[in-house]
Amino acid sequence: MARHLVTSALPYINGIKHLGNMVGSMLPADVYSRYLRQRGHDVLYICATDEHGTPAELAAQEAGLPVDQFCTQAHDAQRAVYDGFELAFDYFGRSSSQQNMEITQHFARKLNENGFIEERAIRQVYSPADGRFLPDRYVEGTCPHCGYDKARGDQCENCTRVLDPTDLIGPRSAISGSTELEVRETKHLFLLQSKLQHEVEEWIDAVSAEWPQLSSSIARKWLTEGLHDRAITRDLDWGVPVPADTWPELAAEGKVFYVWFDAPIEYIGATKEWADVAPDGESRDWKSWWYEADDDVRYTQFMAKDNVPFHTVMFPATELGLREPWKKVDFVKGFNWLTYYGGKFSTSQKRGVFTDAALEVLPGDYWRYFLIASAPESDDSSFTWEHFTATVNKDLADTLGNFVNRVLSFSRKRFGDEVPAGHAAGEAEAKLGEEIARLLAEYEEQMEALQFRKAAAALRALWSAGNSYLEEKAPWLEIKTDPDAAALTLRTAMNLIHLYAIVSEPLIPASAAAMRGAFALAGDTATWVTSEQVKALDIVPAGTAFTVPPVLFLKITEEDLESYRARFGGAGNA
Ligand SMILES: Nc1ncnc2c1ncn2[C@@H]1O[C@H](COP(=O)(O)OP(=O)(O)OP(=O)(O)O)[C@@H](O)[C@H]1O
Ligand SMILES: [Zn+2]
Repeated sequence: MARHLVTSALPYINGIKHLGNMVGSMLPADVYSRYLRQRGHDVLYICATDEHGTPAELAAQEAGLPVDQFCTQAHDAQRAVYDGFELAFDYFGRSSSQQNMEITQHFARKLNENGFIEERAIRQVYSPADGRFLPDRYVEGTCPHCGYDKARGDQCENCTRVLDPTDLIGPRSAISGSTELEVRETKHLFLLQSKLQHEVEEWIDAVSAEWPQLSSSIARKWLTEGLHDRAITRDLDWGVPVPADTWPELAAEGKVFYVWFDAPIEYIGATKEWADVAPDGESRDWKSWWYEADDDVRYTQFMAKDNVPFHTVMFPATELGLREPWKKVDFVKGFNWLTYYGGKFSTSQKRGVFTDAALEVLPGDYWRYFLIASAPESDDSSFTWEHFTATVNKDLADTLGNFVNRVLSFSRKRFGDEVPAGHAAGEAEAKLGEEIARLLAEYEEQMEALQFRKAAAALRALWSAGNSYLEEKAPWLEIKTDPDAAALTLRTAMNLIHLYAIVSEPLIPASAAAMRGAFALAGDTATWVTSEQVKALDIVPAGTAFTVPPVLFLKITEEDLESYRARFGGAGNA
């Protein structure tokens, strides 16, 4: 048994997430955590909403709510959707928590003591009409390089050049449109990442050998471009305050830490939140997961490629600068993009399928399976309703669901409500056992390697093997000449259903519970199966009472498909 710490990139608070966010961070983390728990490991899966920053303030303004109230509501709304997706977080916290504030302030003080923070005066755009300093991306204007007239103050989307807001020609506020902008001098804290470049490089060399290429190549690219000192504070009302004991002047001016500084620290903050809400009698030692935990805890992070630099380079730089033994990541699982018909999912343009709407259409398991089976691992992958429909109908309805229903209904009709006995297992069952054991080993190997598409393919192959066995034995024919032969086939198939219930749980937990619940098996607490059990296929003995669960997966019809296309926009919308 090992201790596994798992985190997924924090979903930002400003709205309900889309399917891209789901498959690029939380869902694979949940699948992996469930798998590890089933294999008997001690797992802590932590996530939280990322609540600070200007977009949260603006979203609150739009909703007509104070920002803290807005965040509470938005957190609860996201949480409800994640419950619908059966994301089994050990804790789902909030980056605006007291715990995160304390740890963030502690980190800043330590970095300061160690000479990695410096106060610098910078010139920043202030908008009197908005009554605030404008973060770079909220200043718009014409790009001095290519003339694009909607360039943002941090970058020109058209020519991709990195910009400073003061580079823009004819700058205006992206919030109010006001062009009466002033440049004011204001003091901020800078994290001297340039001083940590060498240490980060050494750390990456030591740790990244087994990372997916996507993660390590992004990290290397950032290091090659060089780590720059970055401002880690902002003039905002909403954020972790700069501690007054260390920076009285900045604290008095109301400066807060910039969201990219406090967000990754919330992985630790949320772990403390988890410990602080321990029920009576349960002790939760948050620090043992994070402090002096290098030899004892394996830490895996999940995120899509835009978040990789923060997790592989910038947050490790922060941690290295602390000169305290905080746990650093061991494995960074990075994802490419899920696209919607080849185009971008967009929260701001409400383009694509959002997680709340997805659950209105079909239950979580349908989405979980589809998203994992087509996860954007080696490349971007495209969501289309046509692909989704084909996958659900073929794999879930025809291959798995139909098998379960057919076997249980037929057996009940012919042999009643208990698993029938029949002949002893013969050659076909021995061959099946070998095949299942081989496929299960493949599934385990892909899960351990965090190769989610391949793991889903191995699971699908396990389901298919059951169908092939059933077709070959054809109990509906056997019953006519040798009922004991049909009974053996059905008993073996029912053992497959029970095995599917166990091994499919990481991907489709609700359906797995329904399959397992079909059998009244005393003391059925097994979380995984040994290869001996697989080969014998006899965990469910003759005489076990069973019920036929409702149809596990409904097929998506042509009319359903039409209605989804009409509701969400299909190819024509791309
Ligand atoms: N299309 C996508 N495919 C895969 N992962 C994505 C996609 N879009 C965002 N992510 C990931 O989702 C996680 C949560 O992202 P976050 O809430 O910060 O939204 P975001 O990155 O601003 O995305 P968007 O603006 O599209 O909502 C991050 O790990 C991010 O990398
Ligand atoms: Zn440009």
